Amino acid sequence: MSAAPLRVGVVGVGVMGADHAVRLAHRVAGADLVAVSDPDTARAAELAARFDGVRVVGEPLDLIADDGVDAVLVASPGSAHEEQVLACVEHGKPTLCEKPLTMDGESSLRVVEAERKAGRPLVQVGFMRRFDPEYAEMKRLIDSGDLGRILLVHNVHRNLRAGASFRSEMIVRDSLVHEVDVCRWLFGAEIETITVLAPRPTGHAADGVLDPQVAIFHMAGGGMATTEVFVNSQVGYEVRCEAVAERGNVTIGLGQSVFVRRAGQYGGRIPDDWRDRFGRAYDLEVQAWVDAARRGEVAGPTAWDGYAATAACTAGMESLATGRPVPVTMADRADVLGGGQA
Ligand SMILES: NC(=O)c1ccc[n+]([C@@H]2O[C@H](COP(=O)([O-])OP(=O)(O)OC[C@H]3O[C@@H](n4cnc5c(N)ncnc54)[C@H](O)[C@@H]3O)[C@@H](O)[C@H]2O)c1
Ligand SMILES: O[C@H]1[C@H](O)[C@@H](O)[C@H](O)[C@@H](O)[C@H]1O
Repeated sequence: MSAAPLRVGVVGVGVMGADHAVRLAHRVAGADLVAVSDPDTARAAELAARFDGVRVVGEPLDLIADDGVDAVLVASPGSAHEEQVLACVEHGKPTLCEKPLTMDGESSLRVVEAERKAGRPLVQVGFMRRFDPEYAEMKRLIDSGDLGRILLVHNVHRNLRAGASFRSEMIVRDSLVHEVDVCRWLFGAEIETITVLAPRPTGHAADGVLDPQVAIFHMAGGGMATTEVFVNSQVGYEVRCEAVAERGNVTIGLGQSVFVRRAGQYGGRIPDDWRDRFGRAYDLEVQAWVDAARRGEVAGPTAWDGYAATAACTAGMESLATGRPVPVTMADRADVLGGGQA
């Protein structure tokens, strides 16, 4: 591992970029936050002023090319990821790209191919749930084989509310993409067919938005998964997952850590958003990225995982439009990666 701290630049400093900047500056070992970039330069300047020695670089591509930046955390909107991650790969910079890797399967494949040409793994995708202690324990139990083969997974993914710009297809591409990754990871298999259905929409969604949605994944090898995504639930941030195996089942996300009785009522707290529920997962994710980058490696979800997830979501968006099951079309892994890389 390199003795010097990893000099990290953050591209896009909205909700997630600002949260990661604080994490890098105060909670992650072996990294120095050195630069931030956002087209909203006032927002970038305001964030930089909260730390010592953090520069504001006007253009995201200039930050990526900057010799004083060793590694880049991309937290811009998904539509900017392809260009920015390709630039990171071109400059040989380790990259942690927030999900989704890009907007569709084809563009994600271009990232996988660019990384392959660069000759070494550089891209980690921000599927933080793999680092969440509860999900990690579920995965360990499933992989131990003690419960027999995993057969089914049931997911619930609810947000308090979504902005008016959050359209029906974004529920697939930006929200369901987490369950796509979780299910590929838990089953150790690709999704062969995806179906996305919508019951009557809630009156709390913007006009024309199909919310909630129900997705069904048919996994290679015969496993199956169901997911409810409801981004205007009006309740809070709820993420639950139940994995059903031959001799038992595992449930996470019951939120039973603190249970209070008062004023004739009992119960716990439901967080407002992901930063609270997955705070520990993001810390572990970014620490794993920094540690791996200093060793010249990539930890956790790879560019291929990002590609597989966007390919499944591309098929999911088609299914949402037609109501029919859609096969997930992917390039052959051995052809693209040459059989070596994970
Ligand atoms: N892992 C998670 O749980 C999680 C949670 C929320 C968001 N995300 C992802 O993080 C990313 C950012 O989401 P957010 O909620 O922080 O969004 P946001 O809208 O709060 O912030 C986006 C920021 O990017 C800036 N921006 C716009 N175009 C840009 C460009 N071309 N280059 C650089 N910056 C640009 C905007 O000015 C804004 O400051 C998205 O990919 C989103 O899907 C992940
Ligand atoms: O971008 C966010 C983020 O990925 C959250 O983890 C998810 O719960 C939301 O649905 C999505 O909009």
